[in-house]
Amino acid sequence: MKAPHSPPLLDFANLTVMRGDKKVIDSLSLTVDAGEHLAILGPNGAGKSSLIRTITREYYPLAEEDRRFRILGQEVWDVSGLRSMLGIVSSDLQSVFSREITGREVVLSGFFASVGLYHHAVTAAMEERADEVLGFLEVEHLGNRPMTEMSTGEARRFLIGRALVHDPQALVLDEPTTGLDLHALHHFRSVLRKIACSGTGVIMVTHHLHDIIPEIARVVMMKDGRVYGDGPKEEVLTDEVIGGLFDVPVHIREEGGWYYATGY
Ligand SMILES: Nc1ncnc2c1ncn2[C@@H]1O[C@H](COP(=O)(O)OP(=O)(O)OP(=O)(O)O)[C@@H](O)[C@H]1O
Repeated sequence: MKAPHSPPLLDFANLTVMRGDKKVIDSLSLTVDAGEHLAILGPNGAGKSSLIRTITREYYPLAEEDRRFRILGQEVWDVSGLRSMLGIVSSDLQSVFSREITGREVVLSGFFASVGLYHHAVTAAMEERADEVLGFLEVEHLGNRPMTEMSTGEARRFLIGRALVHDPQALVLDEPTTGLDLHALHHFRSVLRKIACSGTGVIMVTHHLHDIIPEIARVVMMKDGRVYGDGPKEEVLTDEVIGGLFDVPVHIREEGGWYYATGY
């Protein structure tokens, strides 16, 4: 949980990121408190993945004078320092890990930011933490199975485990439900809710309203590299706002804390 007076987890102002001659992030300002859960919602090409890549230092924001790019109050984090603050499950991670590595090795590789284990010195404390994470995610029984022999949903749980080994302040998930069937989706949601309730912040990038677990109270909407809207989900998940975000007539329905879009 957030300590009193602790700096925001993310504190960005006037962030602009160029790819070629396109502004993939355009003067974006966003503040996220430690322990806060939010969804970043937007259509294809809105700049959501570019924002995640900026946070992970794959993309660099322009050094404009009025720019603020702080993580936990500090302007510059080296990538290894960043890893213990934010556990990132990017959308391309699953393909990177489609090889003969066991689930447990995937989780342990989180300590080294590697793809599998080679000559890495795994300590007893790391083994212990990996077992704790596997238990928390309820995947101990799959720990020795190679990733190539797992379903998409099973493999994704190990990638989440890899991101959790450092006990980060927040878990950042980019399109985490892509390719999951109803059963896997059900399991994924319950794991994510458990993570959110454990005090780890959940920041989820998605296209889908039904990915927004009840614990997520805030929705930041992105369109054309900018923040299109930001607020409590009850206020922003409306026919009008979501229709404008995706440029489509839509009807939003709430049921038991979950939101659904129909009629598009
Ligand atoms: N290297 C690049 N050069 C030019 N344009 C780029 C480059 N990389 C990304 N873009 C463009 O930047 C925009 C934002 O892309 P990004 O992948 O961040 O969007 P997104 O919201 O994650 O989309 P999706 O939901 O489809 O994953 C897109 O219009 C994309 O075509």
